[in-house]
Amino acid sequence: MQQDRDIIHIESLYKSFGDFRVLDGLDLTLEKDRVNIIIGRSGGGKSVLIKHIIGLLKPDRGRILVRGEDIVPMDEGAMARVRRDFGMLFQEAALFDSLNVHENVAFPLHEHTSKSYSEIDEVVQAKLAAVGLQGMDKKMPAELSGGMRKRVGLARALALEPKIVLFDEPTSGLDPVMAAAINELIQRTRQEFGATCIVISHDIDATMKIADNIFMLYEGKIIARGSPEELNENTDPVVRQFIRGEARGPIKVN
Ligand SMILES: Nc1ncnc2c1ncn2[C@@H]1O[C@H](COP(=O)(O)OP(=O)(O)OP(=O)(O)O)[C@@H](O)[C@H]1O
Repeated sequence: MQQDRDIIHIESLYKSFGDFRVLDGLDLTLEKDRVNIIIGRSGGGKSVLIKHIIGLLKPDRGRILVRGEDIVPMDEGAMARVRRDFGMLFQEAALFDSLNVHENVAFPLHEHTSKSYSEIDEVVQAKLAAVGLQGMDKKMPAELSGGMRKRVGLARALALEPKIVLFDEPTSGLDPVMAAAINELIQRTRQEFGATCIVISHDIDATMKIADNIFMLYEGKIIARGSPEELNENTDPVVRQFIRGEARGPIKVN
């Protein structure tokens, strides 16, 4: 493993729920300072994979190295330390409904740092400005649109300046303009904050525009990886069908 370049390195990962095998000897290497996008069918195991990367699930077998350290044998205390490197934008943004925008973004700073209130305010203002939400401090989550909620979620995910930001279907349920704004923010997250981005996406067009590296998960394994150009030229019928969004082909609709 090239520790300087590879931020996540997964070897032979297996995970079953009962008799149902979701991950089937999956290998995956994610490079630092890149927008890495994982694509694959609904129910194919993308969220299960992400949960392994942040230690919310333990595999049946396999190794998961985060910045060179195997997290599989780690206990919760050690895992909490590793998780400090991660920011996470969940599908539904997962804001605290009883806290306003400022309080939501400030939350991890109160939890994990000894910064003063004024230092925290400075960080919150900077992150809200970065996601285009200046002056929205006092709004409650219920008053915000889906896209604004996602942006607050991203501001909160960036609050602790994580090295890795995970985005679980960041544009689902958004109109095309808002989706484009979020996609631009993902690219800026890498460029301006120097964070490695790991994105789960169903949006092939956007993936082709913003990814540095694309990984296709299918039947428990990564069956294709490469730049958007490389994926476009991939001749595997499964990959072609998925990328082109065709109903007919080896992938069966069930
Ligand atoms: N804790 C669990 N217990 C049992 N089965 C689970 C559990 N978590 C996930 N699964 C199953 O594992 C499979 C993969 O789920 P996962 O949520 O990772 O899919 P996904 O690729 O993220 O799908 P989507 O794109 O629709 O979000 C599904 O069949 C799901 O029902």
